[in-house]
Amino acid sequence: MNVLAPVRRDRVIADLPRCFRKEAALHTRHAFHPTVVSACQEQRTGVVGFKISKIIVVGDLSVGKTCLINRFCKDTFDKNYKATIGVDFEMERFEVLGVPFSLQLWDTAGQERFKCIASTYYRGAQAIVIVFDVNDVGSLEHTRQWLADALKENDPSNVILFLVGSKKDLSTPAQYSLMEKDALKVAQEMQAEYWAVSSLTGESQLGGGMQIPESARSGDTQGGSLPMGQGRTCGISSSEWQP
Ligand SMILES: Nc1nc2c(ncn2[C@@H]2O[C@H](COP(=O)(O)OP(=O)(O)OP(=O)(O)O)[C@@H](O)[C@H]2O)c(=O)[nH]1
Repeated sequence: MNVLAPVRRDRVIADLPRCFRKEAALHTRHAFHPTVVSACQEQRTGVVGFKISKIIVVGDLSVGKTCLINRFCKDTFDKNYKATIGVDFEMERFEVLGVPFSLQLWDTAGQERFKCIASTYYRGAQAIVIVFDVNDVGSLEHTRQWLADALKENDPSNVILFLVGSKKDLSTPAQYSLMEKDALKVAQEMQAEYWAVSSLTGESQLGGGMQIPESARSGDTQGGSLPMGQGRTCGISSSEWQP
């Protein structure tokens, strides 16, 4: 007997969402790869390993990681800062081309004193979201170190990366476009997809398409599935699978 509630309407994915910037995108297609479509049609979930995906969200303290996840999962925003101690965890269910899967979102602490605890949860991620504040150049510079730390616990060839600029509502268009040049450069260097969002206003959708890493294709036990989703406000992406 199926005791799970139906998947929310905005978690039913039929197309790939558009990217934020073509210059730093994981893909620019709008349709799923035909192999994905036919695999899903045949409901070969066991073979392609559509089960669960782990996403870790890292970045400096107070850049807005928790708010980003709360906007995505609960469509809420809290203006009061409460530091994450260690890690927090959210789970979201999706349906992609008729195939169910779940997304585990790991919100990690940005504060130096909790970094040690948080980093023990980095392992086995299919996607890494590195967050910086678009109004704080220092936090953009630190994204390289956050990525390096996260990759120490993961296979770089098997994770997909997102560089996400937060708090876009606090910058003027002129300030933002000045900063964006540097952010795009960093994203290209990392081979990450770039997004700029505001968790306060809900502007932009986070994620513009993820490719399933090797572990997911083979049904690896470390999560092994399809990292995707499309939120009302800052959803974590849809997937393009290229076997
Ligand atoms: N204006 C504005 N404020 C934001 C936004 N996102 C987050 N904030 C504020 O920034 C502060 C920090 O947000 P958090 O989401 O707690 O930051 P964090 O990165 O999770 O912080 P740590 O848990 O310490 O790592 C809070 O006061 C939020 O209300 C945004 O998009 N716009």
